[in-house]
Amino acid sequence: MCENFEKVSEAVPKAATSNPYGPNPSDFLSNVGSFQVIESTLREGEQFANAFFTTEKKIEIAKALDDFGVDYIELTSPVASEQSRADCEAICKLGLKAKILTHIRCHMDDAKVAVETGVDGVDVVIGTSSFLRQYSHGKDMNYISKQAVEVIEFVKSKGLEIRFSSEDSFRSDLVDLLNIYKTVDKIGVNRIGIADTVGCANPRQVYELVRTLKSVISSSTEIECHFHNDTGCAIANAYTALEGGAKLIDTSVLGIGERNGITPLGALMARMIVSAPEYVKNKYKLHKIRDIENLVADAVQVNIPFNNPITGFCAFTHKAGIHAKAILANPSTYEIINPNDFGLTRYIHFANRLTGWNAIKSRVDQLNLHLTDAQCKEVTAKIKKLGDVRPLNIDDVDSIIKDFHQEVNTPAVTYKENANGDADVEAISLDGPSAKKQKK
Ligand SMILES: CC(=O)SCCNC(=O)CCNC(=O)[C@H](O)C(C)(C)COP(=O)(O)OP(=O)(O)OC[C@H]1O[C@@H](n2cnc3c(N)ncnc32)[C@H](O)[C@@H]1OP(=O)(O)O
Ligand SMILES: O=C(O)CCC(=O)C(=O)O
Ligand SMILES: [Mg+2]
Repeated sequence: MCENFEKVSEAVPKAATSNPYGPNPSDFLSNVGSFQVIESTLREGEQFANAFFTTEKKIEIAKALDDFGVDYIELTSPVASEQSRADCEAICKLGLKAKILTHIRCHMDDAKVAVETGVDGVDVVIGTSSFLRQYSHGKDMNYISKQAVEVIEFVKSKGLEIRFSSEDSFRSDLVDLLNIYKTVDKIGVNRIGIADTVGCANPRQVYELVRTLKSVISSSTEIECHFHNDTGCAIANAYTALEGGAKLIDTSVLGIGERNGITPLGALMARMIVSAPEYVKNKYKLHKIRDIENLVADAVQVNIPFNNPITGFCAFTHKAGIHAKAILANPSTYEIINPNDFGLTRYIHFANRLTGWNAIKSRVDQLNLHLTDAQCKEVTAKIKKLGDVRPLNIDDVDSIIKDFHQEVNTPAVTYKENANGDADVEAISLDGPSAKKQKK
């Protein structure tokens, strides 16, 4: 056993073993350190309730995603509307580094239009759960299988990449799934997709399904995953899919899509930079994420959520005194992600009653004032006292600090009466905030 363990350790790159949050070193199927992104803001994202993208906006978004470094950009089906087809063609002509895909039903009518648009590949989907077979397209597994083979062979004959996906995979019968995937794998596809269309899957189920699929498809066929966020598992599911051996994750900017959407691009980056820092930093222009999110948020008229990973307004704000002290000493104490990697900065919130003297001392330093530790503690008590009465802002705190500073730096003068009955200065001292009060 020891011998095997040593062999495993030797085969694992140093970077992977030195990061405790990185890929499990004994897991050779994991793609955590080599994942790819299929960015679907211009397909799934267009299905978001508020989305209406003009051609110009689609081009702007596609260019921004390309610049960011996504591997694929997925576009709405060209059969959705005349403008959808024209936009697809226009984006294909941009000559982006990212490969351009379009997303179609498993039907020859759609496939024939898709292959004429100039895309690099076609993503084909058909529902396999009993819900979708009964209430959506009404086809049985035999029909689906035949249809899939025809569409796949046609797309391949045009020299394009092809992906086949089962919609609602996690509510589909496992035997049906394995059979259809084995069928399409046998004729050859670049990727197979699994889709948690209703957001019902949990990370353990995802891991198990990916592992099972890995064991029945050829090693050259990659697994792509699409996770909806109805139960808040979209990011965790994406991560465990990669751990299980999936290679590609569908994302959209801010997670926009049907209902409450899918795995968000920015949040996936947050998850992955922790697990595979060098890979993520080298591959993606992380400092662009804020601009991309603002671009899309603006286009679909939403705000960036306050608790958004990375770009939420308080994502790198530290408030409670215990946190602030430790952060000032070493940011890694309470930060797993370095905001600088995303071109952002951290902020220490000191205008509140949970603040501590270390945070106040840091503010005093920022104001270029000089107070002893004891004085900082005294002024912190004043800030807490006011913070118990009402919310504070920075000006409140700065005023308290400045007043206190002035008070302790105002010389205390004591007087004595002279022969004429007038007051003469007896002594001047600078020994604390109560000094002024010594004046007789
Ligand atoms: C889970 C997902 O997000 S899948 C992607 C969803 N994307 C889209 O729907 C793209 C936008 N859609 C559209 O513009 C339209 O729905 C179109 C052009 C695709 C089809 O429009 P219509 O012909 O008017 O049909 P409608 O939208 O009412 O119903 C869907 C049709 O597709 C069929 N269908 C649904 N899924 C599939 C599938 N995966 N493969 C083949 N056919 C399918 C249904 O049977 C139904 O056809 P029918 O009316 O002949 O029974
Ligand atoms: O094509 C796919 O894999 C996913 C389609 C989709 O958007 C979904 O099932 O939610
Ligand atoms: Mg979807």
